[in-house]
Order: sequence, then C-alpha cells, then structure tokens
Amino acid sequence: MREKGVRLISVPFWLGGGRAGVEYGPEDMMSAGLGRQIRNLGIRLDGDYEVCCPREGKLDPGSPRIKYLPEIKEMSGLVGEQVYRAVSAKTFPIVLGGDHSVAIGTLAGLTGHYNRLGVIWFDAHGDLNTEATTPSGNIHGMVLAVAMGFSRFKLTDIPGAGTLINKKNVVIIGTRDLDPGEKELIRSQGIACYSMHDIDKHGIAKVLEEAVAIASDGTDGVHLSFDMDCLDPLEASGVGTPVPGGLSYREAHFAMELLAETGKITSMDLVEVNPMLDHDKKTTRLAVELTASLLGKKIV
Ligand SMILES: NC(=[NH2+])NCCC[C@H](N)C(=O)O
Ligand SMILES: [Mn+2]
Ligand SMILES: [Mn+2]
Repeated sequence: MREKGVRLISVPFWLGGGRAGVEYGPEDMMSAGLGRQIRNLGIRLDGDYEVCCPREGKLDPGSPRIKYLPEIKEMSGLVGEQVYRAVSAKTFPIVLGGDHSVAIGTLAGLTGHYNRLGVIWFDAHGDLNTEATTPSGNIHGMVLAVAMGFSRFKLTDIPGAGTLINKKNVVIIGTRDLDPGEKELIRSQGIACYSMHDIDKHGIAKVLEEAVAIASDGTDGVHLSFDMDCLDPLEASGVGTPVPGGLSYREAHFAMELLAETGKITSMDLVEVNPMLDHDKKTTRLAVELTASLLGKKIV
C-alpha cells in the first residue's frame, strides 16, 4: 500500500437508495480529514477525483421495480472508468459514496482489470434483491445480485465490466435484515453470509479469517465494500437504512485491522454515510477512522 499510493474517487450519488443526503458523504469525509489521515500513515495520496452525478432536478424514477436504472448505468460507467484507471496505475482505489449502488461502478472497473475478483461485503443487508423480489425498487438493495448475475440488470451491462463475480468468492458480513427473496437466494445458491448471529457465536476474528479465505480462494484481487449501516446505529446513526443490533465500534475496527494485517485487500468502497441524518459528524468520523485502520493505522 505504502508504495502503491491511494486514489480517492468521490461519487456524490443518492438515486440508488432513494433518500437524499448520502450525496454529501464524500465531501463530509474529505472535510473530516480523510486525505490527511492517509498521508499521516505515510501513504502517498495519488489524487482525488470526483465523478459527476445528477444531484437534483426533475427526476423520474422510471420503473417502480428498479428505480433510476438509466442514471445508475450512467454513473456506474463513469465510476468504473475511474476505478479501472486507478488500478491500471497500480494505486489502491477507495470509492466514496454515495449510496451502495456506486459499488456497481466499482465492480465494473475492477472486473475490467482483475481476472477473478473476490468480494467482502460488510452490510446490515444482503443487497441481494432482484427486480422480482425488491420491496423498494431501490438498486442499492440489489448490488450483489447484479454483480453475480441473478437479476435481469447485470454487472456486464456496464461498458468496461469484465466477467460476473463468482458466487464462490463472495462473503457478506454483519447481516441482520434480509428480505424473503434474499434469504432464498442465500440458501439456494450457498452464498457465504456471516450474520450478526454468527459474529456473536464465533467472534469477529474467526469470521474474518474464514471470509478472507473465501474471498481470496483462486482470485487475483479482493474488494472490500463497506456499508456503514453494518455498524450498530448507536455508533453510526447517519445512514439511510439503520438496523439495530449491528457491529460494535471495536468489532468494526478490529475487522479492519485484521484485514490490514492480511495485506490481501486491493480496493475499497465506503458507502451510505448520510451527513443529513448524522449527529455531530459521528458517522463520518468513524468512516474516516475505519478507513485508516484498513490502511494500516495501529493503536500502538
Ligand atoms: N445498501 C443498502 N443500504 N441497502 C438497503 C436495502 C434495503 C432493502 N433490503 C431493499 O432492498 O430495499
Ligand atoms: Mn448495502
Ligand atoms: Mn445496508
């Protein structure tokens, strides 16, 4: 990491979650000192880029079963391009959301580069809905289904994307709110999902060890997609879809510290920070600190 440098890619986009405010996530994390934290670790900050996204205006969600699909395809193509450039330049890309649909762009860019990508997905949710099972029509709840090819809208619809993500290399961690169709998909497809129950039972260290093994088995890159709603709302209330009973402050930091020790993570997204719902910038600050832990910040 130290030699490679980090490239920050801001994506002020909220249409995938249908709730405004997350588009201020990137600038809030930047003003909370994300760049400074990275440089303090002795890591070169190889630029920060912003992808242009529609912020407001007369927007029409289109199909209620899959809202803002054309806008999300457009955003994903642009994000993918920046991510592809970052990995081609051998830097470590961090995509700052925005809602979780920005990860479609990240994954498009990454699969354009890596032959086989593993994905570690921290989330209260499964993000495994399809056009047929979604309760909301919000694409941020479908990203993993899109990535693995279970929905009609697929990752490979984005220009520049490589192959679909192999379900054998996907791990979801921190889950506690799944819709019926998502549960069905997890069971029928055998997708690795470490719920809060599993974390309570086995501890975060054991879960991370297994998760890294799954995501790195036969892959040439491992992407970390970090939805801030994986944390307990007591720690991170500034998210669009909070769910009680999440990761504690230390569990989340410890997970990032363990991932840093493995040296296996090759990219990251940091999503769903909604400064308009936050209190005293607590969620934003935590997002910044967790990123520093992932990049190697140690207590001692
Ligand atoms: N990335 C997220 N925060 N996703 C929340 C998804 C909520 C719900 N499961 C849905 O599909 O609408
Ligand atoms: Mn999510
Ligand atoms: Mn979520």
